[in-house]
Amino acid sequence: MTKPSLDKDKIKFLLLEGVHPSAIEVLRSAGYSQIETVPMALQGGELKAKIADVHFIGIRSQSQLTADVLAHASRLAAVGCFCIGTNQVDLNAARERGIAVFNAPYSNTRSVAELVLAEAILLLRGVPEKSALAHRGGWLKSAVNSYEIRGKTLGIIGYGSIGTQLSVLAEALGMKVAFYDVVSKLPLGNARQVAKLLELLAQSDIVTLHVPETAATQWMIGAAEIAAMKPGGILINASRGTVVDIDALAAALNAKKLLGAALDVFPVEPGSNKDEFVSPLRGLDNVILTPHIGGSTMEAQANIGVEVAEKLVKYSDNGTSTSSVNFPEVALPAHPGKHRLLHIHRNVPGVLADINQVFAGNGINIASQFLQTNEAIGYVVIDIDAAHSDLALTKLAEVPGTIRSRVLF
Ligand SMILES: NC(=O)c1ccc[n+]([C@@H]2O[C@H](COP(=O)([O-])OP(=O)(O)OC[C@H]3O[C@@H](n4cnc5c(N)ncnc54)[C@H](O)[C@@H]3O)[C@@H](O)[C@H]2O)c1
Ligand SMILES: O=C(O)CC[C@@H](O)C(=O)O
Repeated sequence: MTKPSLDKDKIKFLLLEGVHPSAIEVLRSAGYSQIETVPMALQGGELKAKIADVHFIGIRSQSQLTADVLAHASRLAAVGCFCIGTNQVDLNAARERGIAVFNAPYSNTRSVAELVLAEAILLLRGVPEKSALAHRGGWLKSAVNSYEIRGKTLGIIGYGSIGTQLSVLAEALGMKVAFYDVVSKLPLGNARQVAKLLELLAQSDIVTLHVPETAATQWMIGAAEIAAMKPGGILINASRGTVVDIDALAAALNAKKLLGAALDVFPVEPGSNKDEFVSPLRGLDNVILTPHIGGSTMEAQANIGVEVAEKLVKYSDNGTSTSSVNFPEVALPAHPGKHRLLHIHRNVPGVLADINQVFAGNGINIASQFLQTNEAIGYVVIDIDAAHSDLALTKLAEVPGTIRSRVLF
């Protein structure tokens, strides 16, 4: 697919799921005016129709950009995930279509860590249950099953950006921290890494999950893992809904094996605030249920809006793909007076030679060039004299292995 350059006022952005207005401010001040916003996720035919017409799409966690949906995105240059998780996008399908995907890997980590810590404190005091009873006219003044958080062991599964932040905050409150991660990690403070998941579960008073959604984390907490937890333990999941077997958790809570739980994410989540939330955990007073709002604070959303919009602007303005989650990272400084061409191709031997032959064979001088590859694709940015860009673009499209090529400016 070969594309000539587009004026900024023709480049269309679609922002779904109530992306924060800070993103619109960034896009407008960069000169982009065609920005459509939708407060919720779109699905099926509606999503396919909308995505077919835009050059950039911004989503959060609810819009499913599957291979089927992306097959309709013939103009799409990039996806901005205005969140941390990117599991809702088929990253390989996007890459094979030459669509770069960006996210905000750090902007809401503090918000999640604060929520988890608050939930741990409330659950250890039985507050959700006592509060629910009070709302129904009950009065449960009792210290039974109420504990201080000080001295308790917090077991963190997934010691990444959120897990480490939580580790520091928990130690500041006097907790002991243990963690399990598939990668060897430098423990912060006095935290210690535990080699086996079942060992961590057996040692922890509170277990909290901070892993991404992958094949390995799918249903990683099921009946056997819950059975390995301490009697009276607490389970918190603010990672992804596919990580915990909810039926097994409901059974353990009903059997009083666990003291309580807090869930922010679910295997099936309503697509909008108007849809019904259905779960076997509904009605259990010792369970805190929140609608996937771990990262939903004004601070985090405003920061995410700026961070991801800036990445989209840089990619659109000069082809910079730094920190893309599925693309080779290229950042070529602007070269005044030159035209910039982008070429995305399958990563097979000989493509760069063929590309350079286009220029050598047509007497076109390359002012600067930068190539990066990953296991599937190569991405090269080339600056040349303006006079030759139409010819170069036509010839570049004929290079075997080409996925996309276009003139940026
Ligand atoms: N509830 C929310 O609103 C919310 C907000 C932000 C992030 N999240 C979710 O939290 C997840 C974690 O976020 P993060 O920023 O800390 O990610 P991160 O990538 O910084 O850390 C994830 C950690 O999990 C580890 N890990 C991966 N697979 C594992 C496995 N099978 N077993 C044990 N450890 C494993 C990784 O090595 C890494 O250390 C995100 O992927 C996202 O899905 C949810
Ligand atoms: O804002 C969202 O919809 C998702 C937030 C969170 O799950 C993330 O991955 O950052």
